[in-house]
Amino acid sequence: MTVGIYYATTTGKTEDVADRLHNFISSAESPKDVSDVDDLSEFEGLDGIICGIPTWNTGADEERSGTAWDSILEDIGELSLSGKKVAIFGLGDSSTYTENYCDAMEELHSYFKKAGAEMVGYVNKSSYTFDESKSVMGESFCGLPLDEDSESDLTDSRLETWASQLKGEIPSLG
Ligand SMILES: Cc1cc2nc3c(=O)[nH]c(=O)nc-3n(C[C@H](O)[C@H](O)[C@H](O)COP(=O)(O)O)c2cc1C
Repeated sequence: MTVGIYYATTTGKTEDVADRLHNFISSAESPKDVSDVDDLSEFEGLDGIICGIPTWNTGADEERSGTAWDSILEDIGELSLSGKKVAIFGLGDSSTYTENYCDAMEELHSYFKKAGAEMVGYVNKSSYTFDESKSVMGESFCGLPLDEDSESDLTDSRLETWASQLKGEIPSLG
């Protein structure tokens, strides 16, 4: 009954946030850089997967992250993840990149969904200030957006609230 936390990062913020999230859900495995995963079938051995992804390729339709996630998206889509719970958190900048806030979350979300995973960890968009995001579905983001550039004072409370939500949605975390 294991839940893994995986991240990719360019300047270290997503790694830092993954560690801080782990403090709130210590029953999950320690965060792992996804570029250190040799064989993606590792995901099939888990009950739940929590993924951290920043957005760098502003406005791109594909490979929005600009990190190691981009090169494994197609492979993730080929996995068999039915019965697995998957949650995504995204790092972005809602002020400077307000037209593309945390766009990369949605791309990762779509490939995990293609693999049959049950997507959890959605967050209502009403407490965020931004113009556009590909990661909005209806009234919610398809994961937890975080902004260490312009709203870092909100990150810890957002993480704590999300961790409680995930404990309800991913039974193996309880
Ligand atoms: C050149 C550049 C492009 C960026 N593009 C976006 C973007 O399109 N959307 C967004 O929300 N954030 C964007 N960001 C902000 C980063 O996603 C943010 O700084 C994030 O915390 C970086 O995470 P990392 O340190 O884990 O790589 C951009 C930052 C830079 C410097």
